[in-house]
Order: sequence, then structure tokens, then C-alpha cells
Amino acid sequence: MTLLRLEGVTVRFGDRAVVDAVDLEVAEHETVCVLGPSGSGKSTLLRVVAGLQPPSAGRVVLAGADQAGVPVHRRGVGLMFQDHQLFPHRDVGGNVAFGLRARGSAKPEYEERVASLLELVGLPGAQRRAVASLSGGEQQRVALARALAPSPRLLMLDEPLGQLDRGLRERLVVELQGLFSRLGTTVLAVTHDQGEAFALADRVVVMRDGRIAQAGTPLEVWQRPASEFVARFLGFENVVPATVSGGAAATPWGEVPVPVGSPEGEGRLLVRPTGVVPGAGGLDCVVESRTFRGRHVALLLRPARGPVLEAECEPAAAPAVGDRIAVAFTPSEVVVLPSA
Ligand SMILES: Nc1ncnc2c1ncn2[C@@H]1O[C@H](COP(=O)(O)OP(=O)(O)OP(=O)(O)O)[C@@H](O)[C@H]1O
Repeated sequence: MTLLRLEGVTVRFGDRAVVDAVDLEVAEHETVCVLGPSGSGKSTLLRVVAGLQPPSAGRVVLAGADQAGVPVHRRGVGLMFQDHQLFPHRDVGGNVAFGLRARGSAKPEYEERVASLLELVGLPGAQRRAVASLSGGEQQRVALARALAPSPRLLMLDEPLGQLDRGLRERLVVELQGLFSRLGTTVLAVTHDQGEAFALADRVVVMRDGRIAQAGTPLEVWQRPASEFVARFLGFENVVPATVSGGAAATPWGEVPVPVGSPEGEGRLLVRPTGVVPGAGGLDCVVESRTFRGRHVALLLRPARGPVLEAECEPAAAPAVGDRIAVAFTPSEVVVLPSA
């Protein structure tokens, strides 16, 4: 069942549409991550859903009810923002209990709930700890417990792990994912970190200039970026103009085989780094750099013609900087993108 539906939601500041006719549905128990570069309108979209920003046009429908005129505290949504905004003068328990007290829950009832929430987020018994004594990751967990406390029908996260270091972020993402699926929470999150979005989301929505550039499962978006913008945003650099005909594309790198059924004609071509394979024959290249990435080595190649190429290979088979190699292209790792 659809829990949240946005219909043509537009937010204008002056004559600029920062969110531009966005249609989006979030099903119950689904985690949707909105992803996009800085300024693409992600936070504004979240603020509209929360009721913090009135739309200039369009509707926000939550559990079948139009939210026009419904104030933030009546929407039944939980919010967790980047700078987690804990109350510094309250202890951990006081922070988590905040929304429950505001709702008028009795003390024994909310104390029990606070205890179980702290257990849930991995901080059992932390009720009396001062907020200032917590690490960044612990504060994030408290903010999450506070947002979950009133059992919101929709939990909204804005760059939830933004300020944490990478290792901690990666751990917390895995924990959050487990937590949300255990609780059956419906989540709408925004982030500019694609790794975070891909790890957390059932579905990702990529935004560009206030519009949805692509929506799909992480696998769909990763395997078939809908445009050069999405491909580059995902970190793919091997994108060139191409003319496709008869199972191959004419490109600045020469002829590149494309998957069966690719659209013919003028377009753009993406070759994933895993599809650039050092081998016996093909395009001559010089290895400009190699970076050890654990399971693989990332290579930057200067081809005899065309722009630099990113490639990936097994550490044991990686050529050295300055080596001359030839590469071939694997069609399954090639995507023909629309030229626009
Ligand atoms: N109250 C406002 N008045 C005028 N312009 C605004 C206002 N709020 C946001 N904007 C502008 O709208 C655009 C989108 O902002 P928004 O915060 O939604 O983007 P974002 O994708 O969340 O970016 P970031 O990842 O940097 O947070 C930005 O150019 C911003 O400057």
C-alpha cells in the first residue's frame, strides 16, 4: 500500500523552481533514498513532506489524506536531521522521551519505551548519560531513538550519517537497514552519498535541479543509469559520444561492442571500469596510475586515441605504472545512454 504520494510538488523561491513538479510514491515498509548533488532540492523536498515548507503547487498525500494545512506535529512523521539537534541540557533519556512527553504519555510508560529504544539503537542503559559525553556516532543513535520514539508512520532522515567518519557510517548503515526491516518502518531519506543510499534503500531516486533524473532499485540504477548525468553522479567517468549500429558503437576509443538490443543511432556510451579488460589485443594504452582498493586495483589508462579510461583488475594481475597494455571491452559492461 502507498503510504506517501507526492503529486506535482513544486517549490519556488522567487522565480526559480527548486523542486519542480515531482511525482513520487513511497510504499508502506519501504526505504526510499533521495540522492543528488548539493542544491538539487533534496532537503526542500523532505521539508515539504514534513510540513516545514509549503509547496507552491502540488499535493502531499499521507495515508490517503491531503496534508495541505496540516502542521508538522500532526503529520505523524519522525524527523532526523544532519546536525541531529539533541538538547544539550537534557540527558540521553530526556532527549529520547521528548516526543513521548509532548504527547502526554505517563512516566512509567515512556520510561519503558525509552529503555527499549536505547536497547534497539545499541545504547542500553544510557538514559542518565550527558549528551556532551557521547561520541558523534552515539549522538546519532540517540537522535534516531528520539525520532523513532513516537512510532512515526514515516521516518524522514536528512543526511543522517553526514558528519560521521566513513568506517562508522558504513557500520551504522548496516545497522539502520537491519533495524528498519525489523521494525517495518517506512523511511524517506536524503543523502548526497551514493554508497549510503545504495546500502540503505529499497529504491533510490536521483535528483537533478529539482527534478527526478531516475528512480529505481539500487541494482537497476547502478546497472542501467538513465543518463550521462546519473552515470557521472554514480562516479562513472568512462562516458563518450557514440554512434551505435549493428551491435557495435563507433567511439573515440574505436569500435566498442554493445549489448544486444541497445538503441541504435547517436548517443552516449558508458563503459564500466570492470568492462575494460587488459588482454592480448585491442586498444593500446599506457598505464598512468594504479590505486590499490583492496579487492581490486583501479587503473587510469591513457589510450592511443580517445579520453583517459578507468579500468579495474585483480591485484595479482595489475600492470605497473608506465606499462604498455592493450585493452578490450566487455559488452555486458557497456551501457548506451540517451544523448540528452
Ligand atoms: N528558503 C530558501 N530561500 C531561497 N532559496 C532556498 C531556500 N531554501 C533552499 N533554497 C535553495 O534551493 C536549492 C535547493 O536546496 P536544498 O537544500 O533543497 O538542496 P539539497 O539538494 O538538499 O542540497 P544539500 O545537499 O547541499 O543540502 C538551493 O539552491 C538553495 O540555495
